[in-house]
Amino acid sequence: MTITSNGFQSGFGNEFATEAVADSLPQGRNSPQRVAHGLYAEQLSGTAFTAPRGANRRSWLYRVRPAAMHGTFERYEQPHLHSDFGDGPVTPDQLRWNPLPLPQAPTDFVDGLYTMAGNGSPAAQHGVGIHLYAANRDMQGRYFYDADGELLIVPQLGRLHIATELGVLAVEPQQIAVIPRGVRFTVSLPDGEARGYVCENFGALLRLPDLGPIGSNGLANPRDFLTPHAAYEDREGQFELIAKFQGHLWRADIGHSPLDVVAWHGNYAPYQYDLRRFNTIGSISFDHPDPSIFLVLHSPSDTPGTSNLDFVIFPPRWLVAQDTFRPPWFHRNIASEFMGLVHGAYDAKAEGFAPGGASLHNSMTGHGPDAATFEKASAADLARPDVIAETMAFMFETRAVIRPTQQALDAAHRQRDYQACWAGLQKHFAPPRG
Ligand SMILES: O=C(O)Cc1cc(O)ccc1O
Ligand SMILES: [Fe+2]
Repeated sequence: MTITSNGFQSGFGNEFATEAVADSLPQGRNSPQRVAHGLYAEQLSGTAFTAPRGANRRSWLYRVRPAAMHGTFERYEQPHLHSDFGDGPVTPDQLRWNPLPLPQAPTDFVDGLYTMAGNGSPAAQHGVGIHLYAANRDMQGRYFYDADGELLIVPQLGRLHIATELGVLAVEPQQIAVIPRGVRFTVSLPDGEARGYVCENFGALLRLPDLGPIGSNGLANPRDFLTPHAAYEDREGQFELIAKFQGHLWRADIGHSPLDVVAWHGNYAPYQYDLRRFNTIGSISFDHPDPSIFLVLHSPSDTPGTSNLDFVIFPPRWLVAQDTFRPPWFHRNIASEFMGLVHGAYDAKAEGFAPGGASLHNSMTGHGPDAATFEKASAADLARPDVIAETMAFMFETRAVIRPTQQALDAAHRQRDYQACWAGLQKHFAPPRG
């Protein structure tokens, strides 16, 4: 049984107000002596109480039972999901992986999470955990929350139905979902199987970037972010509550569904966004721009202009730049780059980077177009525009080095010959004689 959607409210970080039963929301106060219909009032804070108003996020939930009601937590062993990124040596090699194989045994979203890499820590409240998921079963009688970070979910295969305390999200590949830290949810798979990427953000909450000289519109427009209306289930039974807390999973018995929020108001809530709505901006003169022009959401760090996490996409677009090598250039960056491919092909890699695959280029590691892409783009007819169609790649870019996990390094699906994609680059240097 799943809760069905009550539709969406539009806008990014708005003060929303929604009730699934009429007259449930208190008027003029948050915590009346007795809440309507016998509900409990509960505040959920996503930022410090005293965070500046522009960054302050919290919601008030009116629910059948408070979140405090559950059994004692005990450790839950899910060996592939963790936040242990080590502090030993980390290879500066370019790394790439084939898609995470779909499971053979019945596996739900929580059990299907597989940690690829990360940096920082939940304890330090900065950095990210980067995971893939591959699942073939609905979460059954089981609810999950992540106290360590907000979850940016990027489906690559199959739809996700995500019933949360604050309402229902429904996403398909080329859409994303963001579940705030602490919000309880359960995932079912309308297509029977699903695979995708998850960035677990331990740092400041994701927000829309400033647009600077771009102006007041463009990139991801606020009205395209959708937050659900309240939807609840009043359900009793023997259920399980799974928590990710300080890098480990815990489980507790719970005798009712925690998705029992009948009404809520506030600005701390899950949302979804269709990446095909992104207003892509690029060069109409010369040169390939820095990828920051493709920024969808970012989590700032303590240093202005330097992100804890940038979520960047490479959507369909026209390439018209003149006297220009049009694909991404060869480069080394101070930032570290974990990439995934949701759909189609990526313009810097002619082959080998498959939908569902991943690559990691860490700080100052040289990378860029593979040999086949370089040859093709160097000979392209620039009198014609090129169209990059049917594609959706993305990047989780962080200021700190992204440390691959041992399981990712040892994985059978890692491409141990990835560096060969640059081996065919010819020496063309021919200085003038004389
Ligand atoms: O490495 C990559 O493919 C990502 C990337 C794309 C781009 O257009 C410019 C810089 C960059 O790091
Ligand atoms: Fe790059």
